[in-house]
Amino acid sequence: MIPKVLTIAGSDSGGGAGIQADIKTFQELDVYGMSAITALTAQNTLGVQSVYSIPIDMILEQLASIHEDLRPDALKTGMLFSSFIIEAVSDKIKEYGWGNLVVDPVMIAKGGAMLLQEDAIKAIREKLLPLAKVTTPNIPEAEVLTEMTLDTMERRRKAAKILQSLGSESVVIKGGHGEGDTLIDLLYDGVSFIEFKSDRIHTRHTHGTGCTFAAAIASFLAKGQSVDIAVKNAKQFIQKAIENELGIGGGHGPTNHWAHRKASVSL
Ligand SMILES: Nc1ncnc2c1ncn2[C@@H]1O[C@H](COP(=O)(O)OP(=O)(O)OP(=O)(O)O)[C@@H](O)[C@H]1O
Ligand SMILES: Cc1ncc(CO)c(N)n1
Repeated sequence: MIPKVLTIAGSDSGGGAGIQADIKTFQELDVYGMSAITALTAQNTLGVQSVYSIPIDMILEQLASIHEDLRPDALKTGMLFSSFIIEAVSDKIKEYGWGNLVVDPVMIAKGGAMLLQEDAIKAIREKLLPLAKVTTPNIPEAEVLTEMTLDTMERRRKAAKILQSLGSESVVIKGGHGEGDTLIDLLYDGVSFIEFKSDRIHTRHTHGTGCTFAAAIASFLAKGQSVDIAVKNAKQFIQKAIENELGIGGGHGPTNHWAHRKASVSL
């Protein structure tokens, strides 16, 4: 049977990030995509124009509808907006016994708009991370979660250990916001570190890279891959998607979700 994957995230009207990026990724990776929408954003490649949080009862009804009929083989969380939503969603993930959870702790959009209220950091640490199979912060998010400055690989390794000790089985600190021409995504599984390196692509079209990367990891986990292989394949998928940018919009444009079809490697 086809693996089923759920995204619990915000909608991006511009189609490059959030629910839209996740569903496109699921489709491209041959898994069945489902969604529970937590917030609506009026957004394009230039920025986020407004945010509207979905009433909590409606978020819970979406999760209940999925639970009653369609058990996910993996799921990911993206924009959860408030501590109230994080707590309610975490309780349901636990109650429903959903495994293979990828937590993308979305905080700020590329243009600087807040996608998470400041008092919600504690809820991510205490309620969501303990349920995660993989947590995928970018460098600024890992800095907020650990209250550390992460300007060296040594510090990032320390931060990954701290996040793992909060309960996430594995942690990937993504290197998109780092320096230099080689970009390193750092995976820690509680035992050892793996560095996934790639050439940094010099482009402004990186809107939704984090969402796409986490959605790809969830898709590969749903297919039964181990975390290290799922991260390796997700990294390859996002690299192709950035390399083959679409040139859409006047700001931070979206990535190309179907670029992997041109790749010689099969995922
Ligand atoms: N310029 C780039 N060239 C190559 N890979 C990149 C580039 N920028 C990001 N990536 C890759 O994309 C993935 C997401 O990384 P990033 O650190 O940008 O996440 P993010 O900030 O959460 O993204 P977003 O907020 O746009 O969704 C990682 O696997 C990272 O290595
Ligand atoms: C809805 C949404 N989720 C996540 C991000 C982060 O890329 C975004 N810009 N918008």
